[in-house]
Amino acid sequence: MKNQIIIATKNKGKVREFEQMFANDGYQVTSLFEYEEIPDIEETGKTFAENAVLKAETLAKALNQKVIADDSGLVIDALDGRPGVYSARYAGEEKSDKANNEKVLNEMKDIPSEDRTARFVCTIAVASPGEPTYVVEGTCEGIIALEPAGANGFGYDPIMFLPGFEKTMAQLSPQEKNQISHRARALEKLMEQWK
Ligand SMILES: O=c1[nH]c(=O)c2ncn([C@@H]3O[C@H](COP(=O)(O)OP(=O)(O)OP(=O)(O)O)[C@@H](O)[C@H]3O)c2[nH]1
Ligand SMILES: [Mg+2]
Repeated sequence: MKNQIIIATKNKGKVREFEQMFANDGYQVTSLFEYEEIPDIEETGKTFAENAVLKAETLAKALNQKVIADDSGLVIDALDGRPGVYSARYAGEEKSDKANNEKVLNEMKDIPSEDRTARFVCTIAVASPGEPTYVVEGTCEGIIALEPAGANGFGYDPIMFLPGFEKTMAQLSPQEKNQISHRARALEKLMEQWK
């Protein structure tokens, strides 16, 4: 039987990427979509780490099992770090990727290319009953594009331009994204500590 890994997320894009990345290590991914009875976990933290810990510890306690959680987002220098921890709900609680991207592009419309620097941050927390929770983090640097391009990935991927590839994150194949993304880098660190 494959090892199971439970992820405290309701984000289909994250689930897909974790499934692809964990498949290499022989893990089978389970998410909150398989635990409909668990109520939504409110993200009250001010940092990615606080929210990741909150999500991981809440689910670990509810299931009495080891779980991981991912809190992630886009940090834009010209916007003083916004959308940051509010990335999912930046344009409203309905969590629309399209509306979020439009809001960012609108706020950035007068910002010149050299000042459009940004990074994706992914913080993963691991919580197990009776053990200390730990946290790892990965980042991926880029530039906010002038308009969306590409159909892969999720979230802000269409407006995150990666100078090294001359493409947006949404123009990368899933395999390419999973080699260089903030989530891939966080997962690499996680695997070094995994027990
Ligand atoms: O273009 C992107 N490529 C990515 O790889 C990526 N990773 C995160 N994000 C954005 O940041 C929010 C996370 O917020 P978040 O960590 O609270 O997750 P979420 O609320 O969507 O699901 P959950 O895991 O909390 O259930 C997401 O919704 C996205 O808007 C990304 N955007
Ligand atoms: Mg969330």
